[in-house]
Amino acid sequence: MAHPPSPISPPLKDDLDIVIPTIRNLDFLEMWRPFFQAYHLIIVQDGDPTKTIRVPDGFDYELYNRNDVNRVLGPKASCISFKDSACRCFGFLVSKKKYIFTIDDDCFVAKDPSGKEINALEQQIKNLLTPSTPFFFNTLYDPYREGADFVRGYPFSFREGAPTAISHGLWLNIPDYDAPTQLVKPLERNTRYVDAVMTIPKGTLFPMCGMNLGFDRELIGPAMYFGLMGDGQPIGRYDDMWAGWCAKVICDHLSLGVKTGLPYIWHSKASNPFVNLKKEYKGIYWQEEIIPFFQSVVLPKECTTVQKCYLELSKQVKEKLSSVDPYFQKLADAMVTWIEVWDELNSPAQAAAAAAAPSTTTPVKKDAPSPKPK
Ligand SMILES: O=c1ccn([C@@H]2O[C@H](COP(=O)(O)OP(=O)(O)O[C@H]3O[C@@H](CO)[C@H](O)[C@H]3O)[C@@H](O)[C@H]2O)c(=O)[nH]1
Ligand SMILES: [Mn+2]
Repeated sequence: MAHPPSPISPPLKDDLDIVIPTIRNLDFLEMWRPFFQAYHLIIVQDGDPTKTIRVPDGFDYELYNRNDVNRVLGPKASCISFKDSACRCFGFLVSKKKYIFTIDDDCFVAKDPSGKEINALEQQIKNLLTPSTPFFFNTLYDPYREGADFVRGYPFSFREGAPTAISHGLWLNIPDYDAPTQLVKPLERNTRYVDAVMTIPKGTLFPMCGMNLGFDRELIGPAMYFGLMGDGQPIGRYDDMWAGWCAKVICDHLSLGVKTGLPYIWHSKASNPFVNLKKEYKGIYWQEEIIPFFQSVVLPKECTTVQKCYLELSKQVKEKLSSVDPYFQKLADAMVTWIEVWDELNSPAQAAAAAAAPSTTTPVKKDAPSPKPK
């Protein structure tokens, strides 16, 4: 008798964590259940740690609040932002998986023009598992997609492409606009579905949004630090931007690729533009000096790992951006602290311990690994 086909295991089921920063109950997961339930979630609860975050039944997750961050990192917890979505990078830190997908809790399942629900995670994984083309632009977009290829004149020596480190998804409905743009266009909604995935060319920066983002932790994880934002900081809502600029410069140096385009999510909540303006106004004029800085960064050839690149970057931030504002001295120091905790929590010994740890199937709030004492 023919055996029924075995159920196909979801791609990267055991190699990918979904990281969600939140200050809300996570009812949004109900809509994502068909796509997310097979994966492990890392929930980073921001704000008041005494508040209970409701997670729908049936999801396998670990949840960390501010008390957990302080317990795991001790004094070095100072590098993890409080009261800003930047806290999500703590989830990147404690994950033990090769891939990360991070999504905001006001992002829902979007529909493509045919009305079909978009499995954003599936597309993010496809983007990450296929090469990028940072060295020569393919005018028919992603040449590795079904029904596309490299166009005439594309050098064959470049067609192997580069490993993809980051996959930047987009948003229907509420676009990720800055506060001034939100203020002058309060009713603007993004209804344009563009069926394309593109590699951002080498040498070009881009505004990375953390709402719908995938990346390869092993290729670029140490660079995905979302900076010092929110409580006690002079700036907010530049967490993902900072990480994107640092990561892109390092990807260019290490010949790694960054893609943008599909998948779309449905961004449902327009945050308050006046509150946003207060958070981001310094970033709006600082970035006129920050961008030329990143465009001029040269990383020495001795920087052969992400950590070495990142530490070199932090030195240059301190040297060249402190004149913009003393905040950048603090940020440069926090970048060093981030690499310290990254290496403490992601050393080979930690990896061996994590591999030996019993797996569980019911949602528990697991104690995060405590770093080895120095
Ligand atoms: O203090 C906070 C505020 C929010 N969060 C969680 O972070 C994400 C994003 O929050 P929200 O959707 O309210 O903010 P937006 O203005 O729409 O988007 C910003 O978030 C970043 C992109 O991801 C970027 O800075 C802006 O685009 C939600 O999951 C909140 O629950 C938080 O953890 N702490
Ligand atoms: Mn939002």
